[in-house]
Amino acid sequence: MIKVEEAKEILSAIKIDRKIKTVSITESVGMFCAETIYSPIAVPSFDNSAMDGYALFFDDIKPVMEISGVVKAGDTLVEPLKSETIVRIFTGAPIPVGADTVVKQELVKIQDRQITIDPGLVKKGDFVRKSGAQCEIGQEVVKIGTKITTGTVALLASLGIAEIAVFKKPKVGVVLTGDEVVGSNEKLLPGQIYDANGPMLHTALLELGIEVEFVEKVKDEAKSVEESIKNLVEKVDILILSGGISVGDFDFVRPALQNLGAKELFYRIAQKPGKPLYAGILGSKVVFALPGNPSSSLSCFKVYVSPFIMRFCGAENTYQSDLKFPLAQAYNSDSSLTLFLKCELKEGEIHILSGQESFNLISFNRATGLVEIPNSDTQSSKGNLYNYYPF
Ligand SMILES: Nc1nc2c(c(=O)[nH]1)N[C@H]1C(S)=C(S)[C@@H](COP(=O)(O)OP(=O)(O)OC[C@H]3O[C@@H](n4cnc5c(N)ncnc54)[C@H](O)[C@@H]3O)O[C@H]1N2
Ligand code: MOO
Repeated sequence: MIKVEEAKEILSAIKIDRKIKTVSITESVGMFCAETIYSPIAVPSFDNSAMDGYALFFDDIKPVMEISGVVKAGDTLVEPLKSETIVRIFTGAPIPVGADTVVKQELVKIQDRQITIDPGLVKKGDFVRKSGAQCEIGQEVVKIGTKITTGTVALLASLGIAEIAVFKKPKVGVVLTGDEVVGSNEKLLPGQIYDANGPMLHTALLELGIEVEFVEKVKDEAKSVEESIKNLVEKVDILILSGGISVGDFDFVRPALQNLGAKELFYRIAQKPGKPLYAGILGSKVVFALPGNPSSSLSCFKVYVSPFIMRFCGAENTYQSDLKFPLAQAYNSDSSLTLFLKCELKEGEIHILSGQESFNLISFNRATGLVEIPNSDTQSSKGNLYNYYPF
């Protein structure tokens, strides 16, 4: 049995051969940039007005000035400012050559073609957005490895960039074991249960922006499990199995992976829930076998699988959790294992929920995330800071 941190280190060390593709910026949100982007233009590319008002040459300012023209946003041919006059200007319009200051219209009075200003209220350079104030030509604007947000898309669009190179997301598929498990469209017979893990893992993957290749059910027979893994692993980069990974007579997943020649990275972690978690490499593909209990499965997914998928997508340091919050109440553990407890984060404090059994999904519904209590902390005081894994 290995420790939580060792398992994370092993998964962090797996070499990933990321592929790159070009996508339109509107399709790129949530992906990771596979190139460093330098601005092809200065933005703004011309000095322009930040307000609706009047443009003037500051040194010429007088209490009464004559309006000699109008410039609006979109005007491409703008006359230079005539000496000692003022020009009507609108937000986003180019500042005429010779002007250096904008007076917002709330500060002036207009009569015919003349305006009255209090020069004491105006400073040189007011409301002029200078060319290059956002970025200069050739300036680095997005680093390789950046997760693209709506804000990144806005920035790229402002530079006239329509397509970028991103890391391809992994193809992921899910295989469910458990002859007792039936779909919600079937009538529940005695001894059967509804499939929680299929929809749960499917949505957990969708939440990460992964299009799931398949969610397949396999019979609890050694040959069927082996055949399914052998065929389905070909279709994906990461294969996730649910159930059948413990030590029962019908737990065929680990022997099947051994028969297929998978390289086992680890099996069994000193944690609760999710002790019998398995990770291995089959050919060039990564295989996770999650314990069948739904909350063990989801806990393992959040702590180990999700960061691996994000690494595959191009994120860095995904196993370093920097989200820590204080416990709202003291907590005593009688376990020698690291605990991942369902909890609610309220007003910056972690409230550990009742109903921590690994089959209990009522507490999972209420939980906002998991809190990690290391095995060393048998008596945790109120206020102790612990890693928090949000849902
Ligand atoms: N003798 C031992 N028995 C068990 C140990 C052990 O160390 N020694 N470990 C226990 C722990 S901890 C866990 S967790 C489970 C993991 O077992 P498996 O991964 O083999 O999972 P199954 O036996 O197939 O299922 C466990 C449990 O979960 C239910 N299940 C399975 N699939 C689904 C699904 N898709 N939706 C909803 N529920 C599902 C299944 O009916 C079982 O109740 O092993 C313990 N045993
Ligand atoms: O450790 Mo298992 O994951 O609770 O039931």
